[in-house]
Amino acid sequence: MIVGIDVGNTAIKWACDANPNEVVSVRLCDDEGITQVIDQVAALLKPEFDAVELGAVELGAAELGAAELGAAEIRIASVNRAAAKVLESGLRPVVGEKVQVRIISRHDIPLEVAVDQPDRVGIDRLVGAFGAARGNFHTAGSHDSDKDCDVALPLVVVDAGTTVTVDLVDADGVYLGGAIIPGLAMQTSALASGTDALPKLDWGTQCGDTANLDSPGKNTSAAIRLGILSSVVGGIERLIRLYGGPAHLVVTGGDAGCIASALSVPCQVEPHLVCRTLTQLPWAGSC
Ligand SMILES: Nc1ncnc2c1ncn2[C@@H]1O[C@H](COP(=O)(O)OP(=O)(O)O)[C@@H](O)[C@H]1O
Ligand SMILES: CC(C)(COP(=O)(O)O)[C@@H](O)C(=O)NCCC(=O)O
Ligand SMILES: [K+]
Repeated sequence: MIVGIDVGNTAIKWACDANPNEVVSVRLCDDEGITQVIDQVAALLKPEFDAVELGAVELGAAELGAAELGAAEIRIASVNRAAAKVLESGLRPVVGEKVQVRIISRHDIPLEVAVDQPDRVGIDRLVGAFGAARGNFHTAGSHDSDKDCDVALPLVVVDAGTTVTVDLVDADGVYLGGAIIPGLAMQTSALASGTDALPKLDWGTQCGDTANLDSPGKNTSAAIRLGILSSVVGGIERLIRLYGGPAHLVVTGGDAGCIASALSVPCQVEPHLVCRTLTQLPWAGSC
């Protein structure tokens, strides 16, 4: 069994190869979130594993094939060093020596990276680009669901979370780099902390209805929502043009639904692509 863990700056997301579409997302408010993930993953890998309730997700030994538990591997892709350190040191003693715990680096991803400093690129960006380009996650309910989701190249991968990264994979499947935009929550926090009168928005509720981006905000919250969504979505659409109008757009990250509903271009929404790709990496060796 392979467990993929994506450690971001807002949340830890994890999935296992037996159920790559079932993702658990735990906010990184403090070490409590990390402890929660350690307990969940340890429960999954315990030899006497029967079934474990993970929030809304229940994984049963029958589904996971308890026999596979022996040769288990935990793959951690992190852009948050402090959280990854606590997670790794907490996992190792509880999962036993039979389970491999690996910190994934770009050398584990069979993806050509054509940027100035390949070792400096966030591993989430590289894993997401690799997963999107492989296109082996055709999740039903993509934003443009009637569009065949065979992945054409070049493609743009948008990962909307703490930040919103907008990256390009060229026609030959080479990662060319991209852009980094402050995420929805980060922009809201900046407005609230930098002013006396502006409230923080709860993006969980703000994106319920389709994003109305074509009329001026009639109140402060509407003006903030319009401004921030326009800055992110407008930036993404400008970057897509700048990148030469690629053949395909994949949107992932915790805010993918919100961003995808506001985009005026068709896209494939792939929730939590990074942790799911980690479970599917052809192999986790150095290349
Ligand atoms: N359970 C959750 N935990 C954290 N963020 C969530 C959750 N559910 C939805 N979100 C939304 O997803 C965003 C975080 O996205 P995510 O891709 O996890 O970020 P990162 O990879 O930067 O940590 C949050 O800003 C929030 O709007
Ligand atoms: C850009 C990021 C902060 C995105 O992280 P996230 O929003 O997923 O928490 C992360 O990919 C990162 O730390 N990158 C290192 C710098 C770079 O990618 O160039
Ligand atoms: K991310």
